[in-house]
Amino acid sequence: MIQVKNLSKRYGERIAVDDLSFTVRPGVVTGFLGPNGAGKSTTMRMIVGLDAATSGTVTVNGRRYADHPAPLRELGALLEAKSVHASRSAYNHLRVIAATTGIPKRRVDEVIELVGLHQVARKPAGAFSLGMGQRLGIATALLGDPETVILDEPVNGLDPEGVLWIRNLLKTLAAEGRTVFVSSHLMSEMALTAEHLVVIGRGRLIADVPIAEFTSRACTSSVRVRSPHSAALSELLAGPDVSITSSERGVLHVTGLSIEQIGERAAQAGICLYELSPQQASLEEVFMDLTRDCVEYRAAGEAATAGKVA
Ligand SMILES: Nc1ncnc2c1ncn2[C@@H]1O[C@H](COP(=O)(O)OP(=O)(O)OP(=O)(O)O)[C@@H](O)[C@H]1O
Repeated sequence: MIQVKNLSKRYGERIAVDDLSFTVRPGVVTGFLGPNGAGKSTTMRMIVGLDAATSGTVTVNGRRYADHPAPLRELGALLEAKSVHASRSAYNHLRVIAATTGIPKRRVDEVIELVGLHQVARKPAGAFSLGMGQRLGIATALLGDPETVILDEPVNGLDPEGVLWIRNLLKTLAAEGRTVFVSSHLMSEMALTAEHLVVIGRGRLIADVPIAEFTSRACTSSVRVRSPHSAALSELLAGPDVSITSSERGVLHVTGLSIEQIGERAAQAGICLYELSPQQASLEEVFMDLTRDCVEYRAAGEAATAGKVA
């Protein structure tokens, strides 16, 4: 379990993380989502003590990470900064870490097998592809058989097979009862992997919700109605729980009434309809709506697609 309480990080004038509080629980994959520059990596570095918090606290399984007698058994991390000797083999890289942290040699073989690097484990890690490097990073994170795992953008730059592999691995680790915390700037990726979401923007908490809640927000659908008598139709459909907007001539977007209700009322009033179609927001659109004001880097004229920062 990871508990973040009123955590803040300031770099000079810039506030990277701003009074953030949330808890990451065991047994489910928790996605840590936010646009580029939202403060995800900074938060993750503070979890493992690589960055000192300006204020607030963060504990891993009840204690500060550095205060655990065997930290690698508590938490394994894949962070963005790579620290593998280019000339050292994957096997030797893992052996050195295991030897200096009291982890048995057989665990090195186990994690190499687990991440599928057995065929290249004796080759220099400097020649590894991005995907192989990510697998080695994950092997390193899992070396201590930790209760808690954090991974910063693990699918970045991976091919579809690698992405699928990581998704399944994370779900398996969570099903084993571990705490799994994984960052991404892609809602679509998190929708396929996580059961719970912590969303931040400009260092602040925006949402801490089960993924199902996001999905239900996406399901709040509207109905697009096209009619040559849209003004009369709008008057006819108006009501206390009905919202009607119009973005183009002759087209209404109606929420609060079903397709059937709109069709029947129009028919009773003799109003001709050219189109009556359900509209559903995608998860990506819900995420973009939530983070619209928090996107740090945006090209001129890109306001309409703010949040789409992949
Ligand atoms: N060492 C540093 N010195 C100064 N500013 C920093 C430093 N590290 C991060 N920042 C700033 O803090 C903010 C948060 O950065 P961070 O890397 O944590 O965001 P992120 O959500 O992980 O984004 P990304 O997905 O782009 O990595 C950004 O504005 C970044 O420029």
